[in-house]
Amino acid sequence: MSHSRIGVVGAGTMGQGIAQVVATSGLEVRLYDVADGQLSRAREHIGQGLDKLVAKERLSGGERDEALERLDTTSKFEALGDCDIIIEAAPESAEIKERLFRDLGQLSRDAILASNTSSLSLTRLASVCERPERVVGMHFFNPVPVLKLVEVIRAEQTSDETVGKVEQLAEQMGKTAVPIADSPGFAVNRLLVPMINEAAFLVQENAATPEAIDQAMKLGAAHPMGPLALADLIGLDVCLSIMEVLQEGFGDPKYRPCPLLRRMVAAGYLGRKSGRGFHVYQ
Ligand SMILES: NC(=O)c1ccc[n+]([C@@H]2O[C@H](COP(=O)([O-])OP(=O)(O)OC[C@H]3O[C@@H](n4cnc5c(N)ncnc54)[C@H](O)[C@@H]3O)[C@@H](O)[C@H]2O)c1
Repeated sequence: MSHSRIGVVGAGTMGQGIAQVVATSGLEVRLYDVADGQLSRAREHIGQGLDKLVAKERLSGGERDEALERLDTTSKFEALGDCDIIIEAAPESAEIKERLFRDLGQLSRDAILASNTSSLSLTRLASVCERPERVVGMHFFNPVPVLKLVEVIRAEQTSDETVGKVEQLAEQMGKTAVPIADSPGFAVNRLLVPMINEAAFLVQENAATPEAIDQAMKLGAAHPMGPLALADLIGLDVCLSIMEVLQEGFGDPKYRPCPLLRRMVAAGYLGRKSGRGFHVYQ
């Protein structure tokens, strides 16, 4: 089955990547944001992303132009009314997302409503929405055009039909869907971020330097990037908030955030985006 039009809510880092991949998959995409300036930036960034693919000969010039024609940007919420699947990539705030899901549920009776949330409960989001069986998680990874995984998260209320449709969409987008229950951190973050946290404990205990830890995991575990370089890329604030979600969600002390990680975030050492994290960036 093919979907005729996909809506994307939020034209930030993730929304741009999702919209780009939807457009290059041959589907119409409508990208909505509350901020007009963000929409023009998104169009520019998506154009640059497509140009890179043309330079790498992964896309022809004609295919780039066609993809851009399939991309519509809007700051009118009502314009999402004719979308078959709407993927929400607004900021990670329960208040913002719950309001959006309530409004989206009223705007369209039939659309599937997917959230790209990294940490919020899909079951809770579905509960504020009319016909909650059509609410599901589609957790993409950054950068969306590069990383192949989509965690498909099933809320308690999600129907089999909804899961089937988003799995088909993921496949059409060239992604691999991995099903997972609605549980804190889902699969990837629950495995990855405690490892990063443990690496921070190693630094705190002066057991090894960040350089040594990263080199050890690259050479000894065949990781393409060491855990602390990865933490710097993700953002130490994001890593800390995921540890807090795990600690709160499971109530298990094994998920306690490393005090050094907390101190670094408090100091504004957030990783690449602030120029300094476990490593220093020029
Ligand atoms: N950045 C990542 O690496 C990453 C990875 C996976 C999942 N996520 C999740 O994706 C979501 C988006 O993250 P991001 O990094 O793209 O955020 P971002 O801050 O880059 O973008 C959010 C966008 O949403 C817009 N927005 C704010 N309120 C809105 C509203 N009410 N309606 C529509 N748009 C609104 C903002 O103007 C902004 O353009 C979050 O839930 C985040 O947890 C992020």
